[in-house]
This record gives sequence, C-alpha cells and structure tokens, in this order.
Amino acid sequence: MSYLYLIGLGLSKKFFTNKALEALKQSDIIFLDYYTSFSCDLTKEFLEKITGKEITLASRNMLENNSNEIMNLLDSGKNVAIASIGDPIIATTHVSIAVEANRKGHIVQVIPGISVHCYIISKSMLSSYKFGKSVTLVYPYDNIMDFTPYEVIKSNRALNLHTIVYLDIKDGKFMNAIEGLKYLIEMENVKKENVISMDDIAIIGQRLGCDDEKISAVKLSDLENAKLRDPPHIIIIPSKNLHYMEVEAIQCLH
Ligand SMILES: C[S@@+](CC[C@H](N)C(=O)[O-])C[C@H]1O[C@@H](n2cnc3c(N)ncnc32)[C@H](O)[C@@H]1O
Repeated sequence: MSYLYLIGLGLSKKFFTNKALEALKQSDIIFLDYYTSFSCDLTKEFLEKITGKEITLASRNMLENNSNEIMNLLDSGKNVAIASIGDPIIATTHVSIAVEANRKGHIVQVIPGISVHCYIISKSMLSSYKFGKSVTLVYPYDNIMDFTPYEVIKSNRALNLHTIVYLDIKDGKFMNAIEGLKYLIEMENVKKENVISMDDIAIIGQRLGCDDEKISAVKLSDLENAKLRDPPHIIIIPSKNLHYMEVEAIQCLH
C-alpha cells in the first residue's frame, strides 16, 4: 500500500503551502503536470531545489491516457505525487488516477492549493454566490469553433450569474484575453442571440499571484486599446444585472 498525493502548488511561490512541501517531501517520485496551467515562478527547477528531489514533467498523454506507469510505481511500494499549479482538482482533473489508485488499495491524499478560480473570484470582488458554471474557451480545431463557452454564458446570464472563462493552452501557447474575447464576439456574430454585446464589461485577470499581476475591467468596444500583460489570463463575463455594490467594486479594480 502506497500513497498517491495530488498536490496543489498554488499560483506562485508566495502561495505555495507548508502542506504542499510536506507532501512533496514524503513522495519518492514527483510528477509535475505542466500542461493544464502555468506559473510565473513555480518551475521544475524551483521544486527540485526545495525538495532536493528530481521532478519529472508529465504530459497530458501520460496522466490522462497512460496511468500504468503511475500504478506500477504505487504497486512497487513507491509514494507518488502529481503536483499541479493552482489546485489539483479545480479545473484540472486527475480524479480517474485517484479512483484507480484507491481501487487498488492505495491511499489517496488531495492537498488543496490556491486555485485561479478562487483567486479571481476574490480579486474581482463580485459576489461569490452569483457565479454559475465555468468554461474553457479553446482554439478552433480545423477552423471549427467550439461554441460551448457561448452556450454556458447564455445559460448563466439567463439566471443573472457570472461566468469564469479559462483560456486554452495549446502546444505551449497561451490564449490571451483579447484573443478569447474576440472569439466570443465572433460567436455572437454567428449565433446572434444577444448573449454578448459590445457594451459589456469583461474582467481580465493577468498573471494572478505574480508580482506583476493585474485585474482590469475592459469594455468590449474598447478591446483594441486594452494593454495587457503577458499570459496567463483569465476572463470573467459578469451577469447582465450587477448589484450596485458590485458596480462600485469593479471600479476599485487595478
Ligand atoms: C484549466 S485552468 C487550471 C486551473 C488550476 N487547476 C488552478 O486551480 O488554478 C488553467 C487556465 O486558468 C487560467 N490561469 C491559470 N493560472 C493563471 C494565472 N496565474 N493568472 C491568470 N490566469 C490563470 C488560464 O486561462 C489557464 O489556461
């Protein structure tokens, strides 16, 4: 019987917890999931320095389609960690590996980390009770656009709820918020269901958790003039009718 740790590293060194360090130190083998998110300073090298252990970068294929290697390590008595930027379960899921390990009699421990999901809700100062389903906006595949984000925003807005939009990471390229918002405007132009309007405000979180983080409220009609920092970025499409306190809170963003 071995331990499988799913460890959340937080968004940056400042948000890396003692509990995460303890679990990394208890692990014989450490995989770093480097494809579902990105941090400005939580790198393989940093983790190797603080743990004194070798860290293996794990690809999507290895974690999602080929868990045999991890199961073999657990079966041979090794404690294994899968470390993720942010939280290991929120908007990143290694649950199938956890379920498989548990079924085989290993002990699964989840170490929560500060997620971009919680971070942007907190920093936006919008009411946490008013967030609906979140969604990932992906790059078109073979020139075909995936309209799921448009549909999710539509359902959330019908209930006067806010939507968190995660942006795609493809072959090491991070979609930025301007590209993302332009895709949403393109979807509106195709669907014409009055879900997105050029008068809408989007909240953009940039490099959250890093020293140069920025949170801005941008009107879609002003998108061309928006100056953003480097990715990673995340977007909130607020509900259509904001509470007056939310309106004032948005004015405090910087
Ligand atoms: C699929 S989510 C993974 C979230 C991660 N499991 C967590 O709990 O933080 C990754 C996406 O969140 C956004 N994101 C992640 N870190 C961010 C950051 N520090 N600042 C802004 N956006 C970020 C980006 O859109 C990125 O593509």
